[in-house]
Amino acid sequence: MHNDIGSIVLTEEQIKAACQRLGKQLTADYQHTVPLCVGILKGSVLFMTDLIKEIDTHVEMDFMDVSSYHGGMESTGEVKILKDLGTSVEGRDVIIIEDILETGTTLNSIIDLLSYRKANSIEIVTLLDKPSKRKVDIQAKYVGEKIPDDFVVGYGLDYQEKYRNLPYIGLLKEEVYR
Ligand SMILES: O=P(O)(O)OC[C@H]1O[C@H](OP(=O)(O)OP(=O)(O)O)[C@H](O)[C@@H]1O
Ligand code: HPA
Repeated sequence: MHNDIGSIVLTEEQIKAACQRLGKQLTADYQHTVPLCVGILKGSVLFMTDLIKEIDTHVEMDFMDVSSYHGGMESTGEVKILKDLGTSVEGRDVIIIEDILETGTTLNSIIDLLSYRKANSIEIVTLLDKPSKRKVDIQAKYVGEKIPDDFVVGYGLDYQEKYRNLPYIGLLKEEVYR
């Protein structure tokens, strides 16, 4: 598996430092409320478990699974809910946790839905942000790292469902795509 990686984009140490920094910010910003952390499956699972351990105040957690990509590496712009929340968001302060923000299509649809369900506030935490790919005007308040427009894998992010269990984030060698 590691042999398929051509270069590393974020090391384990850099990911840990990003989780600590974001955890501190969230701890300070959510002192007076118990936010509902919503992890977007499946990519955010590794980031969410590390991030919430760095938040030093009460939080609750739930998950949603939506699909925006159908095969390949490009977004089709369609979003389908595969698994919904088990918790009501009405009146709640929601923190959406994502592994990567690209076109913004996925988060835009989720935010629309949670707003319709009367969440009190909705903020986004994303480990990675690819601003150059944005199609929808959406910004994350909490960003781990801005990266260029390259397809990355690892630490939750997959290529054809593989590489999610890499402890770091990297670029695949060209030959892996062939
Ligand atoms: O900003 P966007 O262009 O919408 O792209 C970002 C979304 O794409 C990926 O999810 P994916 O649908 O690949 O599911 P996965 O997390 O299960 O791999 C990623 O985890 C984000 O949810
Ligand atoms: O760069 C990426 N890698 C893996 N999955 C993704 N989903 C959106 N962008 C990416």
